[in-house]
Amino acid sequence: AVQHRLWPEIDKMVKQQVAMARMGIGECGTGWQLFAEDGEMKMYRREEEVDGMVVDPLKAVHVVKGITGHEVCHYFFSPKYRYDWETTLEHMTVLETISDDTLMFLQTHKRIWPASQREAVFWSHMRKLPNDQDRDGPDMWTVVNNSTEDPSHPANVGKCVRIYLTVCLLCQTRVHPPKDGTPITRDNVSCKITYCSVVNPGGWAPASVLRAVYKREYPKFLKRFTTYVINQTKSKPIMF
Ligand SMILES: O=S(=O)(CCO)c1ccc(-c2ccc(C3CCCC3)c([C@H]3C[C@H]3c3ccccn3)c2)cc1
Repeated sequence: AVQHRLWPEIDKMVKQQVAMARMGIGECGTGWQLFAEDGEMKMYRREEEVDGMVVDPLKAVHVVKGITGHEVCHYFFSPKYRYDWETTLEHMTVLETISDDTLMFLQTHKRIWPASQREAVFWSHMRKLPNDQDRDGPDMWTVVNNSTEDPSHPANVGKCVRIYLTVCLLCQTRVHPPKDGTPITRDNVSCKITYCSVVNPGGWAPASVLRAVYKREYPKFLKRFTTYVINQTKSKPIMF
């Protein structure tokens, strides 16, 4: 099949983001602060500014029982579920279906006073990754979202300020087979989730407001999303 113009960028970005997501917090350089903790979920951020704008990188690690990496990535990637779990979303459009595992989105997020409303244009790619560490271990799944230009949707022409984001959701399924050899149930699976994101707000917004928004919204977002996947999958066959 003919390669899509974005494919080389997507492939390079996915490999780069997954390599970074797999690194432990200690290896990710210094300056990470644990800013939220809820049971198994630990959320870190680093305070960074670009041209006076807050672009704090975020890294969250979480372990959730009863769901698999494929399921987590499936519900994160598919547009049809997004309004159910992404509470700050005002509008979402699929601008282009690049392939069955690669979409281009336009999203507007609810305005956060006093900042002006934001929008994002990004490609989103879902991929299963060979578990190169442990050959017979379960595979890993990832979704990478990365802002891109779209000639038919130039930045900052309307009322919305264009943000620039790079997001990586990396999921590693763990299976604990029952001792008595009975079939695997949801009690025997769990998923280690690593969520990394860097968001450039695109235009000036008060650092204190942005940091307060991230501190409030990111823990809420990950908790709500993982709870959503648990509820959507509990009565369905396991998707490995
Ligand atoms: O993981 S995703 O790809 C899932 C697809 O939706 C993702 C996550 C988060 C965002 C995002 C981008 C910018 C903002 C801010 C920046 C200045 C003003 C709006 C916020 C604010 C709304 C807050 C927020 C933070 C964390 C989670 C959700 N909501 C969120 C975009 C995409």
